[in-house]
Order: sequence, then C-alpha cells, then structure tokens
Amino acid sequence: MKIVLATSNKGKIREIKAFLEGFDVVGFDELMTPFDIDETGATFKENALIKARAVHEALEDKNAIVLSDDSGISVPLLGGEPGIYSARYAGIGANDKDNLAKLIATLSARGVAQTPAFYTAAIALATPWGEFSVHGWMHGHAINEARGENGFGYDPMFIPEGYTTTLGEMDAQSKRDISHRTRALKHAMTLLNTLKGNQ
Ligand SMILES: O=c1[nH]c(=O)c2ncn([C@@H]3O[C@H](COP(=O)(O)OP(=O)(O)OP(=O)(O)O)[C@@H](O)[C@H]3O)c2[nH]1
Ligand SMILES: [Mg+2]
Repeated sequence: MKIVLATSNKGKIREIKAFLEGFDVVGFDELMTPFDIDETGATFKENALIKARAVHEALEDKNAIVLSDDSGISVPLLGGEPGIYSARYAGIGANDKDNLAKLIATLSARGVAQTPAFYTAAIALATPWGEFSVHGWMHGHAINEARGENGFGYDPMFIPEGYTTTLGEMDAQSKRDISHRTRALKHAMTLLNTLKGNQ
C-alpha cells in the first residue's frame, strides 16, 4: 500500500516514516514539485483535510492514499495559543527556533516557569474511499527554557505528563511511544485497515 505524505515538515516526515515502517511511504515532494498550501481552516482538522485534499487532487494516481498532519501546541494559560498558529507563531516564515523562542519569551514575560500545555495532531486521509480525519493528543507542561536538542519545534520546552525531562532530552523511540502523532497514526491505521478490508 503506497502512502503519500502531504507535508513539507522534515520532523513530521521522519516520525511518520518511522511509525509506518514496512509501508511504501513517500513525501509528495518526491512525486511532484512541492507547492505551498494555504492553511485557511479554523481547526487542526480543517487544515489537515485541506492539505490532504490539495495533494490528492494534484496526484495523477487517484488510487493513492494521501496522509497529512496538522499539529501544534496549545497553552490554556494563553487562551490556547499558539494552537493552529504554532508554525506561524513568530510570524509568517518563522522557523522552529523563532517560534520556540517566542513561546519561551511569552511565558517568561508573565513570570511563568511552568504551565499545563498539550499537543494536538490531526491526521487526514484522502483515499479512494473518501476523506477521513482522526486526532491524537499528548498532555504535559510547557516550561520557560529550552532543554535538549532532540525532536523538533517546541519539543525542548515540553515535559510530557509523568516525565521529568523534555521531549528534547528524550530519544526518538521514547517520544514515539507517547506522542500525539503516534496516537493519531494508530487511529489512521485502524481506519485504513478497515477500509481496505471492506474493499
Ligand atoms: O515540538 C514539536 N513537536 C511535535 O511533535 C510537533 N508537532 C507539531 N509541532 C509544531 O506545530 C507546528 C505544526 O504546523 P503545521 O501542522 O502547519 O506543520 P508545518 O507547517 O510545519 O508542515 P506542513 O505539514 O503543514 O507542511 C509547527 O510549528 C511544529 O513545530 C510540533 N512541535
Ligand atoms: Mg503548515
């Protein structure tokens, strides 16, 4: 089964490919000239569907399965920010480092060393059987400093519930065991297996 990933984020591609070991997984940029997709949705789910649909429409092979991921970190103390704006928190074109620095600075400006936070991953599938979406979450705390070099994005400032280290200090397998992305991917695989079984 060929699965085309509708994402340009290298950290996501690495994690999704590791989860889908054994499947034929390709990034959409390997099949066509990559293009920007406007994420105009109001929710993670809407944005994930927009990305999966855009790549499915651009593919010649309409029987392909396209998988997208829209994700981010939400801090209730900040009214849910950055949320769906996680990739653009420090402005359009901001990179992971800029976004991480902005969230750390925002917490520090409020005198907050640690506060509850959670990651959301919405995974959308555009398939020959229609469009679907699933979610996964990981709860924990955001801290006002960066610790560790692993993972990507906001990982150096996120401590998962039940742990004392940040995701930046954890190895890839440990993050994979508990991540929002893994949880969503498990639902996606259950769904795909059911769809295929009903063919
Ligand atoms: O530390 C992190 N660990 C994670 O596990 C994680 N998952 C998502 N994010 C952040 O959330 C935004 C996604 O935005 P996003 O879904 O629009 O993706 P993106 O624009 O990077 O790529 P694409 O998939 O849209 O092509 C980006 O800022 C990511 O850094 C994470 N940060
Ligand atoms: Mg994006």
